[in-house]
Amino acid sequence: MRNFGLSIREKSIVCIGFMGVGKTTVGKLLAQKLYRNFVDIDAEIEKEFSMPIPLIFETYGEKAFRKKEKELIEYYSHQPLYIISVGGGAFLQKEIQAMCLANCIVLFLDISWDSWKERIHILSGNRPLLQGRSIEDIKELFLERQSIYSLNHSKFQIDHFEAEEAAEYLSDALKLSWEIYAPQR
Ligand SMILES: Nc1ncnc2c1ncn2[C@@H]1O[C@H](COP(=O)(O)OP(=O)(O)O)[C@@H](O)[C@H]1O
Ligand SMILES: O=C(O)C1=C[C@@H](OP(=O)(O)O)[C@@H](O)[C@H](O)C1
Ligand SMILES: [Mg+2]
Repeated sequence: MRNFGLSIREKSIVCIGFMGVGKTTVGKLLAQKLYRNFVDIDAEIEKEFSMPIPLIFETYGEKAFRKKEKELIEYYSHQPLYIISVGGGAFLQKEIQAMCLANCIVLFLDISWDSWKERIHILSGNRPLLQGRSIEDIKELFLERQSIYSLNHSKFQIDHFEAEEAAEYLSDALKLSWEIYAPQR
């Protein structure tokens, strides 16, 4: 189903940002607050391949992972009223950037490098792109990736928030923008 004519209130919301900033966790909470459907693209990819992401990379390669990532985002970006959490590498593909920016509201969830490195111990296990890399290499990747995340409709700095607070912050900001741009009265 194409979403021609969707109003700003109906458009799906896409959460982008570097691995570990909280797209999956905060996205799910945001969906509850806004009474929307939630989809995590990585979880859908795992379902399609019936295996966890590190095994997909190992067995089929990153290219196959990216192909499935694009197919799924193409589908969900045309659905109304979703909160869509994508993987941190999704915006490497120009077609994905274009689809999301044209059809959805794209939110960049950001945290500083100093905050991010505090989280590394909980992240590296199931993120193949972090495995076997030095902290300096990861910092380089973190900085390099900022340019793709700069393609967004709104950026939220969520360093100092618990996940629940971050979701509240996003939800309040979205409701306010809907009131300004598409008041219901
Ligand atoms: N606001 C937050 N504060 C502290 N830890 C968080 C926060 N948001 C997420 N986390 C934790 O960081 C890890 C990565 O979160 P996740 O939602 O999977 O990030 P992403 O989807 O961006 O890779 C998880 O263990 C999660 O519990
Ligand atoms: O940044 C990336 O290239 C990736 C990020 C991961 O998602 P999260 O950003 O949710 O960790 C996952 O899609 C995969 O490991 C590749
Ligand atoms: Mg995630």
